[in-house]
Amino acid sequence: MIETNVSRHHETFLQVVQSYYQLTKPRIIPLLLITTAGSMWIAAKGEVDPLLLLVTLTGGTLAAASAQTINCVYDRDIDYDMERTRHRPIPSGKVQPRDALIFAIALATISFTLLAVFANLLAALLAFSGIVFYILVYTHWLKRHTPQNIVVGGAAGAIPALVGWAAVTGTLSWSAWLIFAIVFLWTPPHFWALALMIKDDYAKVGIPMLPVIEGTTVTVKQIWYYTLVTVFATVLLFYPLGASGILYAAIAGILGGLFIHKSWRLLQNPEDRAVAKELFLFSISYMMLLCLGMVVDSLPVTHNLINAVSNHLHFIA
Ligand code: HEM
Ligand SMILES: CC(C)=CCC/C(C)=C/CC/C(C)=C/COP(=O)(O)OP(=O)(O)O
Repeated sequence: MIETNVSRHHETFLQVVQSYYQLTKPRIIPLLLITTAGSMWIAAKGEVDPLLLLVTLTGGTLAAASAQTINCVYDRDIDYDMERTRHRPIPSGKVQPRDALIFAIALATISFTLLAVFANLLAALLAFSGIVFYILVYTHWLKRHTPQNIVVGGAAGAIPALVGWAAVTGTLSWSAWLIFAIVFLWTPPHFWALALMIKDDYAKVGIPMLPVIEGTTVTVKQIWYYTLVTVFATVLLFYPLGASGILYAAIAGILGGLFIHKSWRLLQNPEDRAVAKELFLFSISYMMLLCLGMVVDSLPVTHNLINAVSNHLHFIA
């Protein structure tokens, strides 16, 4: 009897933990961390202090989790009405909005303290401003009012790249802002490809996402332009900034070619949801591999290898 009670209690506790975990929209966070890592490795010229890496990624995770949790509180009305989001912890009644808010404030406080004490104040302030921007500017001000919502809102998702750079150098540079710009410009193709697939859901709850307001043709054109500008921006990190080397340039070139190809296919087949889905899924791999490319390119071992190969080629020539 006692055993049954204990196991039931245990199960409930696990369910509570799981609900709070889900409030943080955890599936998005790893990619935010990969952009932070890409930025850190370039800033540190390939030699990142492991402790600083741990602190920055933990602080970034907690900040993003806090932002997403407050977003879940704010958007609980529309989340209840949309198929995709109905099962989130607040609309399904598993977590009370007040408790979620307390949880989010705790996450933000720990994030700020961790970054301020073990990284630096700039990194802490940037992460905090990411939360404020995502909630006030995106969730409150833009999301329900303009089809340009995610263009401006994308700046919040690009802030982790600045956090990474600031954590390493204590300041921001052109390269930091360029990585910020790459994530910022990538966000519209990433999100609008998905929005094309689920526009009926957004229309139902009156969220003015671009495909709902302007239609499919305008959206695929916009996706196309943003894709071209994103790929162009990725090249600038190699030339003229010189923050990344030839390996990164090759990776950015190949990934960029694929991104442009998939975006072109959508431009030719605006109504084909399977093509939109393919672009959405690819956008995630694209950003992941691009940032991993930044990391690998920056490593001293890569430089040594490339130098050895180029010396060898000179020798043969
Ligand atoms: C305003 C900007 C953005 C909007 C509106 C947006 C929106 C979305 C939405 C609605 C989903 C589907 C999630 C679901 O099915 O529950 C999604 C998926 C995803 N987003 Fe974004 N996103 C944005 C920016 C970003 C950024 C900056 C990143 C990371 C760098 C990111 C990474 C991801 C990932 C990794 C997924 C896939 C999650 C999964 O596997 O289910 N997103 N995004
Ligand atoms: C440094 C720091 C704290 C940065 C925060 C960045 C952050 C939380 C970016 C997330 C962007 C994102 C996935 C938005 C989802 O939009 P949505 O809320 O409209 O999606 P939904 O329709 O699934 O609710």
